[in-house]
Amino acid sequence: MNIIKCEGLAKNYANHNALHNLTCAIKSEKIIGIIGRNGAGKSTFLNILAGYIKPTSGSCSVFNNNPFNNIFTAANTILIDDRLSFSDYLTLEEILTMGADFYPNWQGELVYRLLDYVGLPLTSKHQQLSKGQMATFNLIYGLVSRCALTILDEPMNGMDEAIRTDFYRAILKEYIAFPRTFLIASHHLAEMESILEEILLIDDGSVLAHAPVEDFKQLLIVLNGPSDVLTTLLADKVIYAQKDMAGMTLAIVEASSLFISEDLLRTNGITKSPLTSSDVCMYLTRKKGRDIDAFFD
Ligand SMILES: Nc1ncnc2c1ncn2[C@@H]1O[C@H](COP(=O)(O)OP(=O)(O)OP(=O)(O)O)[C@@H](O)[C@H]1O
Repeated sequence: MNIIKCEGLAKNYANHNALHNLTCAIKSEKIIGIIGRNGAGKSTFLNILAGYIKPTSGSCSVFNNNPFNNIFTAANTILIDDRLSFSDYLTLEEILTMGADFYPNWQGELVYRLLDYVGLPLTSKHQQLSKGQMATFNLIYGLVSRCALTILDEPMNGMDEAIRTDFYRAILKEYIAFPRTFLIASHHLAEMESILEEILLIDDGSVLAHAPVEDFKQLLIVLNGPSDVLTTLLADKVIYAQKDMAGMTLAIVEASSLFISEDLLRTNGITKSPLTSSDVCMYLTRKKGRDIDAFFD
C-alpha cells in the first residue's frame, strides 16, 4: 500500500524553484534513504510531506490526505531535523511529558532507558545540550513517538561515530519491533546503507532514481579494457566518467544501455565491476564538465 503519493510536485521560493515535477510513490513499512546533493530539494520535499510547507503546484498525498496543516498527518508523522527546537525553559523531562500527551504510540519506558544509555539527564535544558547531544535527544524523541511516518532529516549531524553506529541499530530494532515508514535524508549513504531497503535520489528538485538498494547499485557499471575496443563499443553510450591510461580505458556507463554480451566483453579483454551506491549517486548527479581538478591545474 502506498503511504505517500506525489505527482508533479513543485515548490517555488521567491527566487528559486526548489522542487519541480517531483513524482513518487512510497509504500508503507519501509526504510528509505533520501539522497541528493546540497540544495537538491530533500528538506523541502520532506517538509511538504510533514505538512509544514505548502507546495506551489502538483499533488501530494500522505495517508490519503493532503498533509498541509492536516491534523491526521500531524498525529501520525514526525519530522526530526536540526531545526527542531523546544522552548528554552523546558527540561528534557517536560518535553517528554508533552510528547507522551501528543503521540498515541509513545514509548514512555524506552525513552528513559535510552536517555540513561546516552547519559542525558532528564533535568537538562534542551537549549543547553551540545550539538551532538541535541541531535541524539531529538532522534530518541523521533523514535519513541513511533509515528507511522517517521521522517529524519540528517538525524546524525554532530553525533560521534559510536553513537551514530548505535543509533543506526536502534532505528533498525525499532523498525523490526514496530514496523513503520522511515524516510532518512543523509549525505552519509555508505554509513546507513545497511539499514535501507530503498534509495530515492533527488536531483535538481525532482526524482532522478528510486529503487531497492541492490538495484540502485546496478544502475551504473565500470568497464575496463583496451581503449580502441572500448571507445568503439561505447561510441553511442552516455559515459559518466572516463579515464585513459597506457592504452587502457576505464569508463562508467549506464548498465541498462549496455547491450553487449558477456562473451563479447571477455573476448575483447574487457572487465565489468560494480560501483558502491555512494558512487552511483555521485556520478548520476555530477554536473557535466565540472571538475575540481581544473581549478588547481
Ligand atoms: N525558505 C527558503 N527560501 C528561499 N529558498 C529556499 C528556502 N528553503 C530552501 N531554499 C532553496 O531551495 C533549494 C532546496 O533546498 P533544500 O533545503 O530543500 O535542499 P537539500 O537537498 O535539503 O539541501 P542540503 O543537503 O544542503 O540540506 C536550495 O537552493 C535552497 O537555497
